[in-house]
Amino acid sequence: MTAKISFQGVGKTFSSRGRQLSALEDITFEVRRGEFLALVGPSGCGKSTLLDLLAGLSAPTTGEILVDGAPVTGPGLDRGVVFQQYALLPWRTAQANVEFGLEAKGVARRERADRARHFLDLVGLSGFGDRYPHELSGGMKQRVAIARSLAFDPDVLLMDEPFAALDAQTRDSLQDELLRIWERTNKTILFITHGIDEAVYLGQRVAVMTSRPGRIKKIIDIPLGSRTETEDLRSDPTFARYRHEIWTLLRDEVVKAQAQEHAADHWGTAGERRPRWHGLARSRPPRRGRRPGPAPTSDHQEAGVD
Ligand SMILES: Nc1ncnc2c1ncn2[C@@H]1O[C@H](COP(=O)(O)OP(=O)(O)OP(=O)(O)O)[C@@H](O)[C@H]1O
Repeated sequence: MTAKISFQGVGKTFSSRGRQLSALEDITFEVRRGEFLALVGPSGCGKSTLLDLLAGLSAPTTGEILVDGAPVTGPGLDRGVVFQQYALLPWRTAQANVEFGLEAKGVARRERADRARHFLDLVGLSGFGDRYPHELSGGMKQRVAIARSLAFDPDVLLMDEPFAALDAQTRDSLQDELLRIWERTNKTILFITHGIDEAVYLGQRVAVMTSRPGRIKKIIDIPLGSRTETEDLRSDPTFARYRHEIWTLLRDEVVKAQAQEHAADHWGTAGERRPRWHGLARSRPPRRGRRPGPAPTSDHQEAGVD
């Protein structure tokens, strides 16, 4: 497989409250054409920043990002983004939400409708096209958001914790759905997650980031074969071995991220945003699907990451 995406010495520095904050440093790695790459790292290490740069929503301070050998200079239809929050238009039905981007692209009405139906079908929502967002569950809304991104037919799908707000069962079924879509469409997918289990289950490779400034610590091959054809893969000892390897790589980084948080607390430099659940835990519960807990047990899929 050849490189679809190439990060070459990418760095990003923010100015915040008169201080310079280095969010990413010397990010150099490739995503292969048609690959599903999962990216994990401690909270605040720059995962979303990296995805924003690739989406063309902001520009790197140093280095460059290439897609198909051409530098990214802004957003493009070749890259579809799915965020944790579905961002559907509440006054439009599911079908009209999927059609929305196609309208802007100038696709004729009939083709728009056909394409929207096709992609709603692909994400398991046939028959729900006339529902408004408030009539849909969280999982269904996220399916609509995925259908909307797919309808553009981007080569690359960038996903920033798209299932983090969903309950465990819905998340599992959407993971399988996404894998089936990926197998069928051969898109290149970069998937950010806090869940080690999710990363191992979805990724052909898993990239592990360091604490801030984020760098790529290691990229691990996960040669587990087709997930959708293997029953109960998560119980497989090989699966557990990869999960443990990643957890071990992350453990030190999470400790460093916590130390950064405490330093920020102590010196009052909270302008550097805090690691999420640690910071929020004091004022409100962590977001659903995230929980602390560093023990490497069978249900520690989110341990060590955020
Ligand atoms: N626009 C901005 N201005 C200043 N600092 C920023 C900005 N965006 C991000 N940062 C800082 O850059 C660092 C990386 O943030 P980013 O959101 O990319 O991390 P993350 O790994 O995605 O975090 P999380 O896992 O909590 O979502 C953080 O310290 C954050 O506070």
